[in-house]
Amino acid sequence: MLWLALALAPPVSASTPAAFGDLLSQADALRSADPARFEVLLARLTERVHEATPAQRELLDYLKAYRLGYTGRFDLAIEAGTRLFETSSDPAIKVRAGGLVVSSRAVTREFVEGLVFLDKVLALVEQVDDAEVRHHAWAAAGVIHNQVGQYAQAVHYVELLQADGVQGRTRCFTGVLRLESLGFLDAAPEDPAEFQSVIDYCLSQGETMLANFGRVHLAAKLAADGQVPVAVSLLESRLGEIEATGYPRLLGEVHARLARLKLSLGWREAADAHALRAVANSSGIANTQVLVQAHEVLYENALARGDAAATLQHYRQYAEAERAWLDQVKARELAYQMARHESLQKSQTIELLNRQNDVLRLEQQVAAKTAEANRLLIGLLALLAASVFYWAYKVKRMQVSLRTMAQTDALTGVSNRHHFTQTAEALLEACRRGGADAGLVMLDLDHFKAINDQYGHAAGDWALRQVAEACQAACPPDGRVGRLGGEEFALLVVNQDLASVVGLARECRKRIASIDARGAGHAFALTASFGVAGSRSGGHDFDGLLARADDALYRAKREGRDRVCVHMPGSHADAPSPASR
Ligand SMILES: Nc1nc2c(ncn2[C@@H]2O[C@H](COP(=O)(O)OP(=O)(O)OP(=O)(O)O)[C@@H](O)[C@H]2O)c(=O)[nH]1
Repeated sequence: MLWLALALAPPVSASTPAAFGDLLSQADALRSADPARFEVLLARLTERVHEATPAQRELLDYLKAYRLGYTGRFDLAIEAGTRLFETSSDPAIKVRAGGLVVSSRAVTREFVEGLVFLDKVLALVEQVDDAEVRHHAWAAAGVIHNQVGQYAQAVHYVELLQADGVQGRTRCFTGVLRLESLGFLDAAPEDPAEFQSVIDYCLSQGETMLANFGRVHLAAKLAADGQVPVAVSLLESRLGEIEATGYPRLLGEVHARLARLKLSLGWREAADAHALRAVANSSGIANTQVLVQAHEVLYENALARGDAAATLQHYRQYAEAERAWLDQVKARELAYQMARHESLQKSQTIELLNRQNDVLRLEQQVAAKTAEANRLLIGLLALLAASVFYWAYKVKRMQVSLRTMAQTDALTGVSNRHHFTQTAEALLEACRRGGADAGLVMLDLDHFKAINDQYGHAAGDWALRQVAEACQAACPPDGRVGRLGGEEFALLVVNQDLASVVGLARECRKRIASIDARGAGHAFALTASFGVAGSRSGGHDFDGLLARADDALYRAKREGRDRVCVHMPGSHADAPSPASR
């Protein structure tokens, strides 16, 4: 019955127009129904393998692996199926190849490997669109669980198949598998009609052998319900047909069942005959329950006959078969537990790795967020610093501009009186400390009122700017020019003797006298009177120096204007000094 499960593997449609694809589809479709034709097609396909697309080549590989299993070379089928499972990227091919491996492992009783592989196959099932391929995986799961005595699990997979609307051979096979598994669970369906519908469906699909397995389970149910004669006649009516199949497992099952049924009816000789047939058919099948049942019947009959030697012999065989069967039950249970343990370990390892991955991912996210926050913080700080610098710069500029405004005469751009006084005092103090000479030139425009009156204030302003400019141009770099008020200016000169300061005053006088008012559209002449005082005659005190220069200036005015007068000690309590141009 096991290898029949492999035959359930569904055909997969090979969608290529080429003849190769058609042949491949044919081979796939009839691989279990017509093994001889399948062999022929497989040989032809192998010759023309160069025509195959990669997908077709994989399908051909699968069919070859299937053929290995079909012809009993399970180790090779497992090897080929495993290779295909590992290399293919097509979930449908993977599931088919994996199903083949699982079913073959069930046949070779490598249950641990089969169950572990089954987990890999089942993990792919949801990716498969083809329902038949999916059914194949579930059917393989049902078979191997039935084989390891996990009947509830087997029933679970069968019911999955039924809920998914399984049809054809798979529906027949899994229907029988369910009856068998429920029988082992002592949970056989109450209604014999349920057995009959499985049998009828299998017959409608031409699955006579499976229908007869169904009848064996129905017979067991009838016997349990006390209808032993009905059960016997059910099996006997099909005995010829069953014998004709020559399938030892089915024959063993049927004869063992008939032996037990007939013994319960007291038909000892017939029971013996069936038991012997059951033993004969089970000779190649180790550790089966059929042998236990058959030897039990033989032993009970020998005991009833009072044949001590035969009783002993059959009892020994019965005990041996039962021990072997129980050993197998234990071995299967152990295999199942080992497989579950291995799967659990794998899934725990995967879970652990997933957790580690989660932690790593979270760490990366945290690092990324921290970096982002740092970037943001740096950006904010940079912005803050920039705005602090900007405002500091603005404030500084404003301070500078306010200070300049406070120190500068708005009309002429030279120092105003207050600033000039401060600067001059500082410079004079430095000269005094350094023992250097300094001098002060004061100048006042001549008859300026007349210019204002005659040409207007704008012309007067223009004239004042020209005068300031002329004085600035003549003043040495370490000197200072200031507007003392109205049309009165002053120049402070440091580190120079009186003669140089007088020279500077004369230079200024010349420059002012040469200002050409026609540039401003007027025709007036500009002159100024100058008073000069030096530090050597009266000290470095600014007020004293200013008073002395003013005194000389007053004298220049008095003496006719447009001239330079130097303060001489003695004039204005000091002696008068000569005027000069
Ligand atoms: N345009 C203009 N005129 C000014 C300014 N400051 C003072 N003045 C004028 O300067 C003139 C000074 O006149 P006065 O003090 O009589 O002196 P002056 O006419 O130059 O005569 P002397 O100094 O004696 O030669 C006045 O008419 C003031 O109004 C100014 O900023 N702009």
